[in-house]
Amino acid sequence: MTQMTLLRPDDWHLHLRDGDMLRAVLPDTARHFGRAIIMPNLIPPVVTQADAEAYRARIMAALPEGMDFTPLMTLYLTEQTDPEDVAAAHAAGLITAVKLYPAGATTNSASGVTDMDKVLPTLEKMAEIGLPLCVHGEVTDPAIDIFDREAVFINRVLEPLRRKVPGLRVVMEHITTAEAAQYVSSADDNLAATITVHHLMINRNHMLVGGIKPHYYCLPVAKREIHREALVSLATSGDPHVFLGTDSAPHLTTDKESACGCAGVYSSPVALSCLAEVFDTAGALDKLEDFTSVNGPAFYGLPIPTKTVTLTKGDPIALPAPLDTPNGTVTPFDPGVPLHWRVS
Ligand SMILES: NC(=O)N[C@@H](CC(=O)O)C(=O)O
Ligand SMILES: [Zn+2]
Ligand SMILES: [Zn+2]
Repeated sequence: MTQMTLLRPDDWHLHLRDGDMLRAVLPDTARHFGRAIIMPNLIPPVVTQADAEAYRARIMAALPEGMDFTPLMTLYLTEQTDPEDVAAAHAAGLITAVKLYPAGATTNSASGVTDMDKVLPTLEKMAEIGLPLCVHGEVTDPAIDIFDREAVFINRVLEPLRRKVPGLRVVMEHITTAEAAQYVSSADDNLAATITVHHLMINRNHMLVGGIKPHYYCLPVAKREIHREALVSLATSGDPHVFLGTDSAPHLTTDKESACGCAGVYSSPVALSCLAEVFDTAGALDKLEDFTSVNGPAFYGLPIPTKTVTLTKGDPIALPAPLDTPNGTVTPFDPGVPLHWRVS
């Protein structure tokens, strides 16, 4: 196959940031994606209905004229979150999900949750109204090795939570392990998972062998090759509980290439070319559209896209140049292998 047309993809996990960065990165998403779940981990975070309304207006104001893109807003769950504010934001059609960050687990998660019991009233309300919870699934216990934090989270936090709040719909964001792949593929229809582009393409060797590659550093951190293989098997299986969330997370190049480098991979500009390469290599191009465009809206109860994008296979494409912002550049994801599919 040298050409394929897909229903226009959506991105079910995206960081757009704010201000100059928002204006710089938004076109890279809006060019290829119809909708995206917008992560609320700004400084300060998007906590209330009013915050989400204002943030959505800033995104729409930053969208270049003529581009067609719908941001799907989320609220950042804190121990002070008011269940009624969440319910009102949902009833108003403003939010599509609520995001759980264990406090300290990742970038801008300091206002997240330390004691799950404190957020139970909100979670119970969400179960009642059918509003999904998106989860950064890693424990923060310093005694747990960083490579084990996702697998431990499933047993210590996620499984007990799903037993305690049975109707709660949960999306395990950016899964990175065979354990998570196994957990989601054996669960009921209230559980789903997103997988990033970079976790389908790199393992921890790519990040650490032959010199440390800060642009491959993200959270959850890339794992062993056997885990990457489990993710590719799941993504290319057509399992309806699994869909694309790029977790494209721009940081300035200088903040990544640093003695204490930020976590996050900026993958939006190359996401579709990368995915086509992964699915092509796996002999599963026929499953790509389910992953990018069908399974996500089905889980969230949103309409399947009507527009399309066409990808064409040919000579390797040139990688995008670093993106300019008024404060410096952002370095796009380079998977380190030739990419043969271009979006036309
Ligand atoms: N994935 C990351 O490494 N970073 C994300 C936060 C997140 O999604 O955990 C960011 O906001 O930079
Ligand atoms: Zn995360
Ligand atoms: Zn993220």
